[in-house]
Amino acid sequence: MDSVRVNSEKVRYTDVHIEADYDYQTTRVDIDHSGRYVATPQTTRYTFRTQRKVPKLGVMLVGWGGNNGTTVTAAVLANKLGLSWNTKDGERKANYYGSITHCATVNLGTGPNGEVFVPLRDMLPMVHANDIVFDGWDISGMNLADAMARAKVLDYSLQQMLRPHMEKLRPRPSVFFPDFVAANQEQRADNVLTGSKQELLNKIRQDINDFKKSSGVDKVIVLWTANTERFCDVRPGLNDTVENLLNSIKQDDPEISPSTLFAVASILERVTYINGSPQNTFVPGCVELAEKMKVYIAGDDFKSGQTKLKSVLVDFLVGAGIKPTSIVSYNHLGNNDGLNLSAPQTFRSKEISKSSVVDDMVESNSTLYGRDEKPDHCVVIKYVPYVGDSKRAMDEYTSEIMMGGHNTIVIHNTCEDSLLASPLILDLVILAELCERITYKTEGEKQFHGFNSVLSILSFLCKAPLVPAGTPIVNALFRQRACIENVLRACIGLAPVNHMLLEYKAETIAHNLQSVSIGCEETVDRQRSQVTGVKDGVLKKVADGIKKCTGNGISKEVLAVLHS
Ligand SMILES: NC(=O)c1ccc[n+]([C@@H]2O[C@H](COP(=O)([O-])OP(=O)(O)OC[C@H]3O[C@@H](n4cnc5c(N)ncnc54)[C@H](O)[C@@H]3O)[C@@H](O)[C@H]2O)c1
Ligand SMILES: O=P([O-])([O-])O[C@@H]1[C@@H](O)[C@H](O)[C@@H](O)[C@H](O)[C@@H]1O
Repeated sequence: MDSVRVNSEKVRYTDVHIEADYDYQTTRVDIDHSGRYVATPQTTRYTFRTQRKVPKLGVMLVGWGGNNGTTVTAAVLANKLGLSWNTKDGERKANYYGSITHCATVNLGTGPNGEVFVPLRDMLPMVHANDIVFDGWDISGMNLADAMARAKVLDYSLQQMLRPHMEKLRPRPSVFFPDFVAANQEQRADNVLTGSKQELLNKIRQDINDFKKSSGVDKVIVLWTANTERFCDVRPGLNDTVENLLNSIKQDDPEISPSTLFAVASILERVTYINGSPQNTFVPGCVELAEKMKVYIAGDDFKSGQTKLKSVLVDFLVGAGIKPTSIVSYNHLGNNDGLNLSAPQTFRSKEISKSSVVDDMVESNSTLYGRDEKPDHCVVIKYVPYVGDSKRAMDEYTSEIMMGGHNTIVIHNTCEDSLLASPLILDLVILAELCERITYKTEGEKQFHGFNSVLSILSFLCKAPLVPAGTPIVNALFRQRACIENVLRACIGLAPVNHMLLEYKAETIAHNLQSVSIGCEETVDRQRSQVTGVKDGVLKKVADGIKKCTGNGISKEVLAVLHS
C-alpha cells in the first residue's frame, strides 16, 4: 500500500504504475541588445510514470572483499537479522544511519499541525536494503568473514554474530592489471583471472548472468568499490568511440583498465554500472556505449565525509557572500584504501575528485571571484597504518570577510570511512534501481522514455558527479539533495519544495490556515495564539470550518477567546 497518496486529478494510480502530470517551471534567461538579462518564465508539461512493483535486487560489488564491500554486506545482514550487540558504550542495534533512502525525511507539505515530514522512501516504491542480495568479485580470495576481520571496521562481538553467515560468501576471481593500482596491492592478489581482455570481458559477463540465474534476483546492478585506479589515457583510436573501445579490448590494449572492462561488461549485459572510485572509468567510448544500449551509468567516487562537508561549508560561505580564499584538506587513514592511495598515480585520481568539488559554488558568484579566480585548494592524504579505517580529516578554511577581515574555520573530523561509504552504496543502488522504473514524456513527445544514461540525479552521492556532456555539474550538497527530493515529488505530481512558507507569512494567517483541514482542539489553541486582531468574519469562518470538520461546535471559552 502506498504510504503517501496524492489527492489530485493529475495523479493516477493503477496496479502497474503511478502516473503523474507535472508542470515543470523554469526560467529562460537571454541577454538583450543593451546587455540586460531578460528572464522568461517557461512551463513544460511532463507526464511521469513509475512502475510500482519493487524487484528483488542483486548487487554485484567489484572489490567485495574490501572494507566497504564487507561492511555494507555485514550491515545489511545485521539489519536483516535484527541484530544488536554489546559494546563498551552499551548495546547497539543494527541501523542504516547515513542512508537517505532509509533514514532521511522530506517535507511532504502542511497539515493541521504545521509542516509534515515523511520518510524519503515513502515518496515512491523503493527497494529495502534488507532485501538486497550481494555477490561480487575481488582479487583477494578471502571469504567475507575473514575479510571483515581484516577490515577492522565492525565491533568484534558483531563480527562473531555475523561470521557463520559471512564465511559462506566468497568473492569471484577478478580482473587485475597491476599497472593501474599501487604496487603494494599485489600482495593480496591471489584470486585473479587470466586471459586476454576480450576473454576477461566475456568472463565478467558470464559471472553476471550466472549470478542472475543462481540467485533468482529480478535485476542486477554492478558497483565498483575496488581500489582507486590511476587515470587511463583517453585518446582517439583507443577509447574515444564505442567502436575504438571494443576494438582496443579485442587488441588487448594495455590502457584498458579493469574498471572500464567491468563497465563495458555490465553495459553489454544491460546492467546499471556505478563507479564509487575517482578514476576515469567512463571513457568517451564507454559513455557512448551506455547511451546506445540505454543503460544507466553513474559516479564518480563516493562523497562520504571530508568532501561532503566541504560541499556544504563552501556553499554556506559563498552563499552568505563570504569569500573562501584558502582551503586546505589534509587527511590520513590506515586502511587498504589509504595504502593504495600512497602511490602518486592513484593519489592523483583522488586529488582530482576531491579538488573539483568547489568549482560550481565559486563560479556561481562573480561578485566575490573574478574570472578564473579560485581559492587556494590543497588536498593531502597520508597513509598511517595505526588509525586503520578511522579516517582523520583536518581542514582549514580561510575566508575574507567585510572590510579586510578574515575568518578561519578549522575542522577535525574522525570517522570510520567505511561506515560513511556503506550507506551511500545502498542509496546509489536503490535510487538507480528506482530510476530504472521511471519513464516520462513531455507534452511534445509521443513515447515514454527513461532519463539520460548518465544518471546525474545521483550526484548527491558522488564527489565528482558524472553528468551528460555539456550539462552543469552541481556539487553543492543541498542543491543535489533537493534535486532528488523534487524529482520524487514530480513523480507523484507534487510541486518542488520552495521553502517560502508563504501561508505563514501573510498578514491574515488564519485566512490562509483555513485552507488547511482543521481537525482538532490543539489546532484551535494554536490558531488562537495567532488569530489575535483578525476580523470577526474570518474568525467566524474559522469557527465554521472547525465545526464542519469536527462535526461539533467548539467550546464556549475558546469561542469567547476567538471573538475577543
Ligand atoms: N569512505 C570511503 O571508504 C570511500 C569514500 C570514497 C571513495 N572510496 C573508494 O572506494 C574504494 C574502496 O574503498 P575501501 O575502503 O573499501 O578500499 P579497500 O582497499 O578496503 O577495498 C578495495 C577492495 O578491492 C579489491 N580490488 C582491488 N582491485 C580489484 C579488482 N581489479 N577487481 C576486484 N577487486 C579488486 C581489493 O582487494 C580490496 O579488497 C576505493 O577506491 C576508495 O577510494 C571510499
Ligand atoms: O571523506 P571524503 O573526502 O569524501 O573521501 C575520502 C577521503 O577523505 C579519503 O582520503 C579517501 O581515502 C577515501 O577513499 C575517501 O575518498
